[in-house]
Amino acid sequence: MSAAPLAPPSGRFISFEGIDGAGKSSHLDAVAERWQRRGLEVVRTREPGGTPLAETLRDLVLHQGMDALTEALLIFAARRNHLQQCIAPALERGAVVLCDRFTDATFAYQGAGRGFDLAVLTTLESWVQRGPGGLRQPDLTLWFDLDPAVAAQRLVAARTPDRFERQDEAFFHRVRDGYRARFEAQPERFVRIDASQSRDQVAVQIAAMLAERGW
Ligand SMILES: Nc1ncnc2c1ncn2[C@@H]1O[C@H](COP(=O)(O)OP(=O)(O)O)[C@@H](O)[C@H]1O
Ligand SMILES: Cc1cn([C@H]2C[C@H](O)[C@@H](COP(=O)(O)OP(=O)(O)O)O2)c(=O)[nH]c1=O
Repeated sequence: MSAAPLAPPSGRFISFEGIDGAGKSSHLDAVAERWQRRGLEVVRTREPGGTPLAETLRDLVLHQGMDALTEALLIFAARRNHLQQCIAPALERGAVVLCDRFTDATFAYQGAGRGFDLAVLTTLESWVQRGPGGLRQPDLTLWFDLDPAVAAQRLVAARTPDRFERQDEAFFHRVRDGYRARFEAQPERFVRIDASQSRDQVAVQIAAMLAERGW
């Protein structure tokens, strides 16, 4: 007996996560359109980025050399502006926010990938995401889990690599482990998507998971 349909995801914050090439961007539009067809306002955004200031910081982070602390501080500075200027106002007016990456990526890339101090990242997370109702986190995170070797094959012809996409496969194995650690620490917030399947099969996984929530 399926559960009664839950309220639509109005005012919900949903993030897509996974290593480069896992297939996040390939499915974001379809999920946004699923809710727009039902008359919901959907704010589709990304990190680093989402506001003019945060997009400027994104360009620096993706293309300028810097040490791990500088990188983490710029990413969280972008996040603060993105939360205040874009995400929080959208959620307050009842829109669905669909974000391509959020803080899980920081723990995966800067924490696990670069070996940056997780305690410092946790402190920055608490400062930047503190809101009236406590820590502002996504209500649901779809983790597109994929073997880095498969992701690398997909990216070979896809696009000019940025600073992160130029990292070696061992880096992306650490990033994948970093995502798994966040998934295991917060199982109630995450859904793992098997991103190794075909594009259509991944779309079926996503639709089934959302239907189960009545979304
Ligand atoms: N399930 C899939 N199987 C094979 N190739 C895929 C699949 N999903 C996406 N791709 C391809 O892999 C590349 C990366 O996909 P993309 O959605 O940009 O990943 P991400 O946004 O996670 O970096 C693109 O060329 C895309 O066409
Ligand atoms: C949000 C975030 C992204 N990143 C990295 C992951 C990605 O390689 C890169 C963002 O690029 P990405 O999201 O893959 O966009 P595009 O599809 O245009 O390449 O930034 C971090 O290292 N830390 C973070 O906190």
